[in-house]
Amino acid sequence: MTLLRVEGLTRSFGARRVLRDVSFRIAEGEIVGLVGANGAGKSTLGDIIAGTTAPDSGLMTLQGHPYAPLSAEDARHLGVGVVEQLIRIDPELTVAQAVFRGTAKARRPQAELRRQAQVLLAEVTLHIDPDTLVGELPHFVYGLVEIARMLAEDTRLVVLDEVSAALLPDEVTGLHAVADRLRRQGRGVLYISHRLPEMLEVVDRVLVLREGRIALDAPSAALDPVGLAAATIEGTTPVPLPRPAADPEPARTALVPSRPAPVDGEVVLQVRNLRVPGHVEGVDLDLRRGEIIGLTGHRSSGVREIADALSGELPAITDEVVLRGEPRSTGSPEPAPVLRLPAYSPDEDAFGVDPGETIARTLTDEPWGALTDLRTEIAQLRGVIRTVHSLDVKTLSIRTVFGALSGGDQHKLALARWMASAEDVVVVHEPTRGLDVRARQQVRQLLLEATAHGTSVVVVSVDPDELAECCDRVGVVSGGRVATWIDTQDLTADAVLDAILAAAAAAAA
Ligand SMILES: Nc1ncnc2c1ncn2[C@@H]1O[C@H](COP(=O)(O)OP(=O)(O)OP(=O)(O)O)[C@@H](O)[C@H]1O
Repeated sequence: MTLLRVEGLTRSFGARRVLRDVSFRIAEGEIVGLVGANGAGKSTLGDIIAGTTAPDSGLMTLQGHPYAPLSAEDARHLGVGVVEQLIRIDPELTVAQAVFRGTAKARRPQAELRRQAQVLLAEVTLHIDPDTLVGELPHFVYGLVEIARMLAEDTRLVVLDEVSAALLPDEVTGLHAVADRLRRQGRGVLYISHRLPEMLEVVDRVLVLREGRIALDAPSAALDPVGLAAATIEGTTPVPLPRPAADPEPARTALVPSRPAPVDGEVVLQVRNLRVPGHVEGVDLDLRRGEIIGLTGHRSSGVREIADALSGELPAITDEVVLRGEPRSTGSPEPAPVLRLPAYSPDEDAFGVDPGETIARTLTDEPWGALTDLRTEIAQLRGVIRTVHSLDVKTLSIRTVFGALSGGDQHKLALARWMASAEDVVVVHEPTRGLDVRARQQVRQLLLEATAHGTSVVVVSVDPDELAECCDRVGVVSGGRVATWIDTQDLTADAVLDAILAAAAAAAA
């Protein structure tokens, strides 16, 4: 039976027509994937369904009744909830309070909330104490807490907007188990994602949003990641590609071809026996000029702490640190910041950029608009327009405020700005998180151009596809050490995935 019916939805922002004539259905007990290029309007569509944005025209029905929510609260009351990747929850709340906030049970005593929260948290595979303060949780967990709230509210339709983007492979498996449970309970799920290979593993049907319309509506069994990625890009014909019957579990096909040749430059960063008390037990790193190495591993593997030690956020002890041929403080005997490599992370609020500032101002360092040199100003603005064009940012003007861009477009521009002013040895977290297939190529191009000019990069990521696409070799961290290095010739998304899972299994044994 149809749960949600959407007919002829339109939505514009100023002169930009984002949704033109969107029609589709979601059945009870169905998980529907929604994919499309950055700026295609996926979040806008999700927001309309979840009541945070109103459509300009069009109709929706929920379980056969007219559905036109006036707010997110109204939508939740009617049985529709949205979970976003960068969701904010008051850090002062306990997890139990967070699970029941905004529900009829919110005012019940903490002991009662605690008991009931525990059951719901177990359902979303979150094994944490419900008395923990939200502020003490890593940010990636917020989405799962929010899904527990959906379960508490008996939500009929759950919109998952890029929730898997920041998750490790087995966490994605946990998320999929939750989605599957929702399906078996007869609820509906709209699953928005750019991580196509994983998404295809769980959804029943896929919608491709392109040029404001549903360009493809096909069962997932008829699609493969490469064909689906092509269907999201404007100008290509959406053709469902049959999956070979003889290969029920096809290998993860690279959506972006891997880097052509390994580099063989001088070592610009050498670290010996890096230790972060309680987290990192002795890591050696050799980073060559123009090289991109990847680091990955579980939340408790120590990978985050290695990255934080490299950027000076965590004190560390080493036997030796040599940067650009110069010995550095080893942090011995007392832990101390041993390096201060610049680090970029898409986790920062608004990507570390003022969301109220225009694109033009965001991408120029000089304060322009003052009485300065006109030629310089023109050159700067030309540079901004070139960047916006080359990164294919969906905007009608460089005077658009940064915060009005789609999440992917914000991330691309923020990273480009950061790379342009960064030093020659840097740490980059999740460079392609939330980006479509073309944008991933553009970011990879940014990295390649930087490395061609001698920049060396440490990429820290949870995404096997990203690591295989961007890096020359990848270290998989487990128990505070690099358990495996995967070299260029063996570097595939499958190899990274297998190594992460093997390291996690070994750590748990
Ligand atoms: N409040 C707003 N004001 C102006 N423009 C907006 C606003 N919200 C969204 N847009 C525009 O609508 C378009 C679609 O944005 P949306 O966030 O829905 O895309 P998306 O498909 O979710 O992209 P991504 O994959 O990058 O998250 C973008 O071009 C964006 O600039």
